[in-house]
Amino acid sequence: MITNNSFPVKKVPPCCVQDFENNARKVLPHSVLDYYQSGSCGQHTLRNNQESFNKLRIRPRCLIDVSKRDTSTEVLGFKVKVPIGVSPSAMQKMAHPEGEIGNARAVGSVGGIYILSMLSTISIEDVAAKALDTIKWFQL
Ligand SMILES: Cc1cc2nc3c(=O)[nH]c(=O)nc-3n(C[C@H](O)[C@H](O)[C@H](O)COP(=O)(O)O)c2cc1C
Repeated sequence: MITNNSFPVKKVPPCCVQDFENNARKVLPHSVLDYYQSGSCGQHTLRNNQESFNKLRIRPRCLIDVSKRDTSTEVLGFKVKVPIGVSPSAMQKMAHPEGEIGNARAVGSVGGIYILSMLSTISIEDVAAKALDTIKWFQL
Protein backbone atom coordinates (compact mmCIF):
# COMPACT_ATOMS: atom_id res chain seq x y z
CA MET A 1 0.00 0.00 0.00
CA ILE A 2 1.36 3.41 -0.96
CA THR A 3 -0.18 6.74 0.07
CA ASN A 4 -0.50 10.17 -1.40
CA ASN A 5 -1.24 13.16 0.88
CA SER A 6 -4.79 12.30 1.81
CA PHE A 7 -5.84 8.90 0.44
CA PRO A 8 -4.34 5.43 0.67
CA VAL A 9 -3.63 4.25 -2.88
CA LYS A 10 -3.72 0.52 -3.49
CA LYS A 11 -0.85 -0.82 -5.60
CA VAL A 12 -2.49 -2.46 -8.60
CA PRO A 13 -1.10 -5.87 -9.64
CA PRO A 14 -0.10 -6.18 -13.31
CA CYS A 15 -2.96 -7.42 -15.46
CA CYS A 16 -1.67 -7.34 -19.05
CA VAL A 17 1.63 -7.85 -20.86
CA GLN A 18 2.17 -4.09 -21.11
CA ASP A 19 1.91 -3.79 -17.30
CA PHE A 20 4.63 -6.42 -16.84
CA GLU A 21 6.81 -4.61 -19.36
CA ASN A 22 6.30 -1.29 -17.55
CA ASN A 23 7.25 -2.90 -14.23
CA ALA A 24 10.32 -4.52 -15.78
CA ARG A 25 11.39 -1.13 -17.10
CA LYS A 26 11.51 0.14 -13.50
CA VAL A 27 13.78 -2.61 -12.16
CA LEU A 28 15.94 -4.09 -14.93
CA PRO A 29 19.23 -2.58 -16.12
CA HIS A 30 19.04 -1.08 -19.60
CA SER A 31 21.16 -3.78 -21.27
CA VAL A 32 19.00 -6.58 -19.85
CA LEU A 33 15.78 -4.83 -20.81
CA ASP A 34 17.15 -4.33 -24.31
CA TYR A 35 17.77 -8.05 -24.66
CA TYR A 36 14.33 -9.15 -23.43
CA GLN A 37 12.49 -6.51 -25.45
CA SER A 38 13.99 -7.08 -28.85
CA GLY A 39 13.47 -9.62 -31.61
CA SER A 40 16.03 -10.66 -34.16
CA CYS A 41 17.17 -8.77 -37.29
CA GLY A 42 14.41 -6.43 -38.52
CA GLN A 43 12.10 -7.56 -35.67
CA HIS A 44 9.38 -8.46 -38.20
CA THR A 45 8.28 -11.60 -36.30
CA LEU A 46 8.07 -9.65 -33.05
CA ARG A 47 5.79 -7.08 -34.72
CA ASN A 48 3.70 -9.78 -36.42
CA ASN A 49 3.21 -11.57 -33.10
CA GLN A 50 2.14 -8.39 -31.32
CA GLU A 51 -0.31 -7.53 -34.12
CA SER A 52 -1.74 -11.06 -34.07
CA PHE A 53 -2.29 -10.99 -30.30
CA ASN A 54 -3.90 -7.55 -30.58
CA LYS A 55 -6.50 -8.99 -32.94
CA LEU A 56 -7.70 -11.51 -30.35
CA ARG A 57 -10.78 -10.59 -28.35
CA ILE A 58 -12.33 -12.17 -25.28
CA ARG A 59 -16.01 -12.77 -25.89
CA PRO A 60 -18.04 -12.10 -22.75
CA ARG A 61 -20.91 -14.52 -22.24
CA CYS A 62 -23.60 -13.77 -19.69
CA LEU A 63 -25.76 -16.04 -17.57
CA ILE A 64 -23.60 -19.09 -18.13
CA ASP A 65 -23.10 -21.57 -15.27
CA VAL A 66 -19.43 -21.31 -14.35
CA SER A 67 -19.65 -23.26 -11.10
CA LYS A 68 -17.88 -26.19 -12.79
CA ARG A 69 -15.01 -25.19 -15.07
CA ASP A 70 -12.47 -27.33 -16.85
CA THR A 71 -9.58 -25.72 -18.71
CA SER A 72 -7.69 -28.99 -19.13
CA THR A 73 -6.64 -30.30 -22.49
CA GLU A 74 -4.18 -32.72 -24.07
CA VAL A 75 -0.89 -31.57 -25.61
CA LEU A 76 1.32 -34.15 -27.35
CA GLY A 77 -0.28 -36.89 -25.31
CA PHE A 78 0.09 -35.10 -21.97
CA LYS A 79 -2.95 -34.04 -19.97
CA VAL A 80 -2.41 -30.39 -18.94
CA LYS A 81 -4.61 -28.44 -16.54
CA VAL A 82 -4.41 -25.21 -18.53
CA PRO A 83 -3.49 -24.66 -22.18
CA ILE A 84 -0.49 -22.53 -21.27
CA GLY A 85 3.15 -23.19 -22.05
CA VAL A 86 6.07 -20.90 -21.31
CA SER A 87 8.12 -20.82 -24.51
CA PRO A 88 11.88 -21.27 -24.26
CA SER A 89 13.72 -18.05 -23.52
CA ALA A 90 17.37 -17.79 -22.75
CA MET A 91 19.22 -16.48 -19.70
CA GLN A 92 16.38 -15.91 -17.26
CA LYS A 93 18.69 -15.28 -14.31
CA MET A 94 19.38 -11.88 -15.82
CA ALA A 95 15.85 -10.94 -14.74
CA HIS A 96 15.63 -12.74 -11.37
CA PRO A 97 18.00 -14.77 -9.17
CA GLU A 98 15.66 -17.80 -9.28
CA GLY A 99 15.88 -17.73 -13.08
CA GLU A 100 14.47 -20.77 -14.89
CA ILE A 101 13.55 -22.53 -11.63
CA GLY A 102 11.19 -19.73 -10.57
CA ASN A 103 9.56 -19.66 -13.98
CA ALA A 104 9.22 -23.46 -14.16
CA ARG A 105 7.62 -23.58 -10.70
CA ALA A 106 5.27 -20.70 -11.50
CA VAL A 107 3.82 -22.29 -14.64
CA GLY A 108 3.76 -25.68 -12.89
CA SER A 109 1.69 -24.21 -10.06
CA VAL A 110 -1.15 -23.52 -12.52
CA GLY A 111 -0.69 -26.83 -14.34
CA GLY A 112 0.95 -25.57 -17.55
CA ILE A 113 4.08 -26.59 -19.43
CA TYR A 114 7.58 -25.16 -18.99
CA ILE A 115 10.00 -25.29 -21.91
CA LEU A 116 13.63 -24.93 -20.89
CA SER A 117 15.93 -23.17 -23.34
CA MET A 118 19.25 -24.79 -24.19
CA LEU A 119 20.71 -21.37 -23.33
CA SER A 120 19.47 -21.46 -19.75
CA THR A 121 21.33 -19.94 -16.83
CA ILE A 122 20.45 -22.93 -14.60
CA SER A 123 21.33 -26.51 -15.49
CA ILE A 124 18.70 -28.90 -16.83
CA GLU A 125 19.38 -31.17 -13.82
CA ASP A 126 18.69 -28.40 -11.30
CA VAL A 127 15.49 -27.28 -13.02
CA ALA A 128 14.32 -30.91 -13.13
CA ALA A 129 15.09 -31.40 -9.42
CA LYS A 130 13.56 -28.12 -8.22
CA ALA A 131 10.40 -28.14 -10.33
CA LEU A 132 9.33 -31.74 -9.81
CA ASP A 133 5.60 -31.21 -10.34
CA THR A 134 5.92 -29.25 -13.57
CA ILE A 135 5.55 -30.79 -17.02
CA LYS A 136 8.90 -29.93 -18.57
CA TRP A 137 10.04 -29.85 -22.19
CA PHE A 138 13.48 -28.99 -23.51
CA GLN A 139 14.37 -26.85 -26.52
CA LEU A 140 17.37 -28.28 -28.31
C1 LIG B 1 14.34 -12.76 -24.63
C2 LIG B 1 13.98 -13.94 -25.48
C3 LIG B 1 14.77 -15.06 -25.46
C4 LIG B 1 14.45 -16.17 -26.24
N1 LIG B 1 15.23 -17.28 -26.18
C5 LIG B 1 14.91 -18.37 -26.92
C6 LIG B 1 15.69 -19.56 -26.83
O1 LIG B 1 16.68 -19.61 -26.10
N2 LIG B 1 15.33 -20.62 -27.59
C7 LIG B 1 14.23 -20.59 -28.43
O2 LIG B 1 13.95 -21.58 -29.10
N3 LIG B 1 13.45 -19.47 -28.51
C8 LIG B 1 13.75 -18.37 -27.79
N4 LIG B 1 12.97 -17.26 -27.85
C9 LIG B 1 11.76 -17.28 -28.71
C10 LIG B 1 10.51 -17.61 -27.88
O3 LIG B 1 10.55 -18.94 -27.44
C11 LIG B 1 9.21 -17.43 -28.71
O4 LIG B 1 9.18 -18.33 -29.77
C12 LIG B 1 9.09 -16.05 -29.27
O5 LIG B 1 9.36 -15.10 -28.27
C13 LIG B 1 7.66 -15.82 -29.87
O6 LIG B 1 6.67 -15.92 -28.89
P1 LIG B 1 5.97 -14.59 -28.25
O7 LIG B 1 5.27 -13.89 -29.35
O8 LIG B 1 5.03 -15.13 -27.20
O9 LIG B 1 7.07 -13.74 -27.64
C14 LIG B 1 13.29 -16.14 -27.08
C15 LIG B 1 12.49 -14.99 -27.07
C16 LIG B 1 12.82 -13.92 -26.30
C17 LIG B 1 11.93 -12.69 -26.33
